[in-house]
This record gives sequence, structure tokens and C-alpha cells, in this order.
Amino acid sequence: MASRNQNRPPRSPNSKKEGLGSISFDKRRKVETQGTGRRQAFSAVNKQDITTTSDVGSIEECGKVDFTKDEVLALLSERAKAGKFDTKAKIEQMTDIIKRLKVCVRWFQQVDETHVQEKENFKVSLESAEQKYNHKELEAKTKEEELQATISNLEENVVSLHDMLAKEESSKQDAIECHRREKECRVAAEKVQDSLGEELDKVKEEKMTANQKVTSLEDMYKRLQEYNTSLQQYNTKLQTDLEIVRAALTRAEKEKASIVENLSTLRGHSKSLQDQLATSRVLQDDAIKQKDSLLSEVTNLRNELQQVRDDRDRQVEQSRNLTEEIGKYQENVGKSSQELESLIAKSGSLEETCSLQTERISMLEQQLAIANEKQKIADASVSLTRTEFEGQKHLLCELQNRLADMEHQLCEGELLRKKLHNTILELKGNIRVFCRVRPLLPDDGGRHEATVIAYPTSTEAQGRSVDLVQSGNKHPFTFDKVFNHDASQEEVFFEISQLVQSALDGYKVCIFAYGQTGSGKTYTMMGRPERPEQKGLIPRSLEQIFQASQALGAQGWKYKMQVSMLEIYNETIRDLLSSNRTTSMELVRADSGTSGKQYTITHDVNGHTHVSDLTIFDVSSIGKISSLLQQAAQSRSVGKTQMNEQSSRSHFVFTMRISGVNESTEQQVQGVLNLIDLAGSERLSKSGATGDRLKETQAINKSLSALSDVIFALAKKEDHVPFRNSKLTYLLQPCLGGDSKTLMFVNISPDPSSAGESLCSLRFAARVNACEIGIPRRQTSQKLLDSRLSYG
Ligand SMILES: Nc1ncnc2c1ncn2[C@@H]1O[C@H](COP(=O)(O)OP(=O)(O)OP(=O)(O)O)[C@@H](O)[C@H]1O
Repeated sequence: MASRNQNRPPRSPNSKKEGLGSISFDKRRKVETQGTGRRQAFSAVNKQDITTTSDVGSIEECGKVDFTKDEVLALLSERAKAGKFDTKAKIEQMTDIIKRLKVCVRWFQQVDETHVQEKENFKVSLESAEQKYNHKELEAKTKEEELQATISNLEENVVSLHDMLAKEESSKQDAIECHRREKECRVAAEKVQDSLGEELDKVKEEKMTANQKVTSLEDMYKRLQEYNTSLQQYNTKLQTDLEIVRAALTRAEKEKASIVENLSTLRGHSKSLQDQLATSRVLQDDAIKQKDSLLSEVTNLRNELQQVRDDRDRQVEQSRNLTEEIGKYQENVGKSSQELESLIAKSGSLEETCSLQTERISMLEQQLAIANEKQKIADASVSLTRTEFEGQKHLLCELQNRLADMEHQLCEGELLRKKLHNTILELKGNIRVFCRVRPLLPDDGGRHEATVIAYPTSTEAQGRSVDLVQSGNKHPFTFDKVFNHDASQEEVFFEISQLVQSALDGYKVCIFAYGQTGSGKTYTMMGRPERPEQKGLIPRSLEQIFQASQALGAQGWKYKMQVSMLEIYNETIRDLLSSNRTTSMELVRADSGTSGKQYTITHDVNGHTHVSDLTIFDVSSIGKISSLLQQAAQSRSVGKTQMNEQSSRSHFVFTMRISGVNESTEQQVQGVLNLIDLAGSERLSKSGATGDRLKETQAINKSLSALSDVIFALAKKEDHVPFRNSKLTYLLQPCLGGDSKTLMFVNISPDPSSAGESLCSLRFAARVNACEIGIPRRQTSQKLLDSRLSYG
């Protein structure tokens, strides 16, 4: 076996691949030299005659060799084959073996070194791998945390989705239930359809004629659509006009304010000028008096001076005579010396008197000069005062003219304001319908169900439209204004405050609140007067009336207000301000139509309503009205208790008659403000009412239907308006139509369980508004008929 190995050249790792058996290819050491090189080197080891150790170096130089385990083992077990005594051959063989063993050892050392080197390399790469691993581990940890967070989010999402799913499931169940009911209905309907099939043939004949009618109606419908388009254009134009008129009104109001301001300053100025004039007049009188006294003094002084002059002349004459006499006497020496002396003394005294008189004259002359000077000054001041007086007189005249002008302008401004205000309201519409949605209350049923009210947000519909969703169907409605559940009492009042002003301007105004029981009618009309921010339309309107009437008082207006409050229950009137409380017996009689008091309604030629025996109070302060409102509320609640009423089943009518007189302009106005909380509407099908309750419900529905008929007829300007069909409409007859203003609030609840009632209310209001949208026009009348049938 040893000889076999010896004779066989060492195999390259490649050539030995199959023959290696259990030794894997990976375990064999590879050297970077090519296979051919190695083969050459190895064959050199096998074939070369190596005799000396120095030959090892030449072997190394031949290139690196590669050994397998078997080859090494074979080499180690190799023995010299020469004969026992052939020492030379043996030595040669041994030398050869040793040589190859050396090569093998050398190779082994190299392999070992490579191993060590590789080990080092592995260590380094292991360390770097470990570092990488740590780094990666950190990254993985942060990633894991992030993923944990995401997972928890997703879990929450899953929970909420589960909830939603549960809700969806429940709604699906509802839908299925609904579907089942619908199926039943459909089956019933199919039965009806079969029976109707027979009728259909008959109807087909009628259809032929109806078709002709339909064609003509379609023509009419087209014309109406065109008319509607033109009306919409007209409406847009009116809106623009309204804006212009509004701007003009604002300007007029500003002008009016500045005029009023000017007027008040002018009045102040005029007053001060008048005061100045009065003091000037007094001064002038004083100056005239002074001048008169000075004149008389001057005259006296002149007279005196003249007298003194005359005296002096006489004295001078006398002295001259005396001097002549003296001369004569002196000539006549013989005259007595005593006489002479006396005469001399007399002459001396006379001369003295004369000089005294001369002094006095000169003094008087000085006084005269001063007096003349004073007179001149007085004259100048008189003429100055006179010109000033004339100036003031002129100014006063001017101011009075301006005052008159201003007052005239003010009156005209006020008239213009009234006209513009009325034009604005007419442009907005003398009949308007507002919708108010109350918030959800804790007592509402179906609180957690889907919402039934939506507010479209398109520019056109915002603030004017409301969608009601019932049984998955969306019903859109448009009104003059829609107040959502957030709307405050102040916002609602702001919209109607102009109507209150109209009542002061002498127009007749009716504001109604209509809606199902609990929809917020009383909250809208009365609110909670004890909480200022929750006061309703009635207290706010009355406050505005008193404030505005006081402001107009400055322009000469004097107002008289009269208030009455009544309710209509089962088509019977009850006076809520009567001092004699109605007894339960009277109420019963009233309800059966045999009341002791018969409140008869009449209308006079001036278009005023009179209700016989109705208590009317003159009111001049908000305090008085508040106490009357309390009295009325108490009377209502007493009435309700006595009649065992569960809720508001009567129409409450608050009426204020306003009479205004302006003495300075001789103007008069007669306005009426009606604020009405209608009885809660109820569907007969829902009420399940019998007996008296059925009678009540029928009476309410009848009067509400009559009211809608009246307003509808007025809106369409029909010749016949059915006022007399109910007490309520007959009572309000003079205040409806013409240039009167009518505003109806339709109050609805967002409670899903009363969506049906809300839909009825909205349809009723849409009929009043006559602008229902969303239902094709041809269906409208049928829908309206349906809604009316459900009331009647
Ligand atoms: N806009 C609102 N904001 C807050 N609460 C409201 C609003 N509207 C109505 N409510 C509340 O809803 C409840 C019912 O309202 P209200 O009594 O005014 O209804 P109603 O239509 O007059 O009912 P009824 O026909 O029975 O007299 C009341 O408690 C009221 O305070």
C-alpha cells in the first residue's frame, strides 16, 4: 500500500475531489497560487532528485504546495522500499521521503501561520461584527419600541373600529328590521297593486285625458320655472338695491346724527346768543338812560352857564354903570366920601363876585367839556351797542332760520329713515320665515343616535338652509334665515329688532313661534327673563320699544302704549290680564263654548281690532309690563292646571298698541306689535288622542292650518283670504297682509326620536314660506297635501 502511494504523484485538491470521501472540500487549505502552479511544484517534489537540504529552498521557490490529510498520512507512513542491504537506495529513498516531509512540514507551518493570521482576521471581523450586532440590536430595540407604539395605536384603532363596527352592526340590524318592515309593506303593496291593476285599466282611459292635462300643466310648469328664474333675478336685483338702500340708510342715519348734534350745538349757541342779546339790551338801556341823564345834565349846565353869563353881563353892565356913576360922583367932588367908600366897597365886592362868577363859569365850561366828552363816548358806545345789537339780531334770525331748517331736515331725515327702513323690510319680504333649531337636551330620547339636522355650507345656502334626515332620506329646506342650536337669544333678537322699530314707525307687526311641543317656542318668545342673556323676544322687544320711544321723544314724539294678553284655547278666548280670576267652572264653560263672558272680535274702519271686555293696560315702563307678563303667565298656568293640560295647548297672543304723536310736525302713527306663541303642533296619528284631547288636537291643527292658509293666500296675493276660518286669524286680520310685517319662527328639535314631527313642522313652515326646495315642484302640492292631511 505504501508503494502504491509512493508511485502515485500527489493529487491536486481539484483532481482528488471525488476520492477524498469524508474530507470536505472546505476543510482543505487553499493557497492563492493556481492549480497548475501547485501541480508543477508538487510534481517537482515527486520527480526531482533531491539530495541535499539546500534543495528545500529550491522547492520553496518552485511555489507553494498543497497537502490533503490523506497525503500527509501517506507521507508519514511511507517507508524505504529498497532491499535490506541496499543501503544506498534506502538512503536515497529516505532522503527523498525526508525531503518531501520537509516540504510538507514547511507547508504545514505556512498553513499554520495562515491559520493564525486567519484566526486574527476572524477575531477582528468577529469584534466588528459584534459591534455591528450591538448597533443593530440597539436599532432593532428602538424600532421595536416604535413598532410597539404603532401597535398600541393600532390596537386603539382596532378597539374604536370594533365600537364602530358594533354601532354599524346595530344600525345594520335596524336597517334589516326596516328592510323587513319594508318587505312586509311591499307584500301588502303588491296585494294592493293587484287590486289596483284592475282599476288601472279604468284609470288608463282617464290617463289619456290626464295626459293632455299634464302636457298643458308641464307648459305651465315651464312658464312657472321661467317666472321663477326671473323672480330669482329680480330677487338678486332687489338684494343689490337693498344693499344700496342700506348704505343710503346708514348715510342718512349718520347725517341725521350729525344734524342732531349740530342742532343741539346750534341750540346751545342760540341760547347763549339770546342771553348775550338780553345783557346787551340791558346794557343798551343803561347806556341810553345814562345818555339821557347826561343830556339833561348838559342842558341844565348850559342853562346854568347861560344864567351865569347873563348874570355876569348884568354885573359887568352894573359895574360899568357904577363906574360911570363913580366918574360922575368923582366929577362931583362934592359928594360925600362915605358914599364913595361904600360905593368902592360895593364895587370891590361886585368885582369879587364877578371874578368868582368868572371862575365858576370857567369851571362849568370845563364840566361842560367833560360832559360833552362823556356824551361823545356814550354816543359812540350806543352806536357800537346798536350795531352789535343789530348783528346779534341778524345772527339770531339766521340761527332761528337754521334751527327751523335743521328741524325740517330732521323731520325729513326721520321720514326718509322710516321710508328706507320700510323699503329694506319690504325688500326682505313682508312675510318671512325663520327656522330655529334648539340644542339637544339631557331629556331627549335617541341622544346617541345619528344626527338628524345638517346645515349646508355652500355660499348660497349658508345660514339659510337646513337638511333634515329621516329614515335615511334627506329633506332640504330653505328659509329666510336658519338659526342653529348655538344661536343666542341676542342673535335671534338682532334679526327681528327691525320689525320692532317698524311697529314704532306705525306699522302692524306679527311675530309667531310655531313648532311641536318642546321645540323651543316659549324659549324663543319669552326665554328666561330672570337671566339677562336668556331673555326672549318679548322682553327684548319691549325694552327696545321703550328705549327707542325715549330717543324719539327728543324729536318731539310722544307715545302711548297699551298692552293686552289673551290665549285661544279650543277656539275660545281667555283674558289673561283679567282681575277676576276665571274659575274652573267658567273655564269648563268657556271650553264648551258657553262661557259667561263672550269675547267678541270686531274690526273698526281704521283697521284696529277690538275684543269686547278684554282688559287693556296703559303702560309706560318696562317694570309695569314685566309684572303684567308675570300675571299672564300665572293665569295661563292656573288655566292649565284646572284643565289638566299636560303642555301648552293654547295660542298665547301678546298685543301692544303704540300711538305716537309729534306736535311740532303734526304727525301721527298707530303701530301694533303682536307676539304670538302658538300651541304645540301634534300629529293626530302620533297623539293617540281620544275624547277631549282629540278635540283639542283637532282645534289646534285646524287653527294652524287656517293660519298657514291665510299667510299663503296673502303671499300669493289672492283675492279671497280665509281669515274667518279660525279665531286666531280673525283676531289678527288687520295685522296680516298689506304693508304689515309677518314673521314666523319654525322651532324644531334635533332629537332623532321626533324627526317626523320636525319634518311636519318644516313642511308647514315651507308652505308658509312658499319656497320649499328639494321636492320637485310638481310633487310639492301633493306633499303639502299629505302634510296637511296628517294634521287634519
Ligand atoms: N335655544 C335653546 N337653548 C337652550 N334651551 C332651549 C332652547 N330652546 C328650548 N330650550 C329648552 O327646551 C325646553 C322646551 O322648550 P319650550 O318650553 O320653549 O318649548 P315649547 O315649544 O314652548 O313647548 P310647548 O309647546 O310644550 O310649550 C325648555 O326646557 C327650554 O328651556
